Amino acid sequence: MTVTSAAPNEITLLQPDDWHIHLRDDGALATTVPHAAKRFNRVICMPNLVPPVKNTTDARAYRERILTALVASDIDASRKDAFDPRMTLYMTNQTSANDIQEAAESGIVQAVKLYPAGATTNSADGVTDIMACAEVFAAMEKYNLPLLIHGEVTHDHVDIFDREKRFLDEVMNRIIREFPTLKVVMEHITTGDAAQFVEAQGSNVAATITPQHLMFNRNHMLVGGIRPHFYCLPILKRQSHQEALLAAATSGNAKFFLGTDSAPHPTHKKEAACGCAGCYSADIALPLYATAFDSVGKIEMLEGFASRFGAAFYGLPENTSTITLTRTPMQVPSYYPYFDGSQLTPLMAGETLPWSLKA
Ligand SMILES: NC(=O)N[C@@H](CC(=O)O)C(=O)O
Ligand SMILES: [Zn+2]
Ligand SMILES: [Zn+2]
Repeated sequence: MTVTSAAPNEITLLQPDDWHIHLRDDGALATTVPHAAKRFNRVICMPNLVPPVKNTTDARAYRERILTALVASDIDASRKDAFDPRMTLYMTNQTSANDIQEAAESGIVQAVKLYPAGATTNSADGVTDIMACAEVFAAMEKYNLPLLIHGEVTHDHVDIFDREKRFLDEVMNRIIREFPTLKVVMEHITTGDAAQFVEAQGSNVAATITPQHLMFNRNHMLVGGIRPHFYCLPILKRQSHQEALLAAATSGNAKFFLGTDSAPHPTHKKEAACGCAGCYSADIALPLYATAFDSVGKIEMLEGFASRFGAAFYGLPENTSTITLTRTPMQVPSYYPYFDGSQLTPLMAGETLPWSLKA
């Protein structure tokens, strides 16, 4: 006997949070803040501004700029009230144990971000010798401040497609061994190796996964023409890795949760001879994730991933309001107006998604 249960056409979830987003600064905030605030309650704001958010004073000032943009936006008052941007510090070679204590006691800094110098957009001020940061990691362990990692090695001789795997072997293993109770999030994982690595660790080690790494692989980016709007770091990998990430995200394992890595770059800087890395997805991320989960018949696993596991990892309460996604097609805008008269092209611009948010 075969039991067939039709996949649902509608799903209601607790309001999601985004545990990895780039809102940028100044003029960009008028676009990025309302997009994020319409969709998510808590968001963890990445600190890779120019110059970076290096200490609690910088974080407080950045948070104020975000809140000013929120107040000035025309989104519903209920969304303005619910939006809760949480800050991160950008770890440099100069970050001190004192900086960590101050951040932990501030109530507005949720985590510390580690960018190996040269690994990604605005990472030039990142850490050059990770193992020289022992004192800072020890302070984070002591004050229970999580470490968020862009996990790629940066040596010139390591192939771009191997940089995440090499980071697991060369760096992650040591950090976790030497700081066994440090809370660590491997951000935007892109390989089956990273998913397996995270699964094998204790509950203090987790990972975020982006919509693009669940929906696409490097063929989508490179076969039949080069598509710069799929270019982000860590770069899309082969299909078997995409499948492993989909399996991890939809498994119900609370170590894997939502982090869009929505990373705006103006269209003209992506469609260029040397295009910037980053996919912009904040506004459409939930229909994207729904499409990915539904593609493997696992739409019912979306709530844990999008709305519960991240809060549990950070020790925060669950949201109480809900959203509803329906199997009603939506067209992704071909662009959003961005600051200084530029445009912002979202992931899947102009395409139709099978899922949308119910108003
Ligand atoms: N993911 C990206 O490709 N880009 C991000 C930086 C990052 O998260 O690595 C950005 O800030 O543009
Ligand atoms: Zn990154
Ligand atoms: Zn990012």
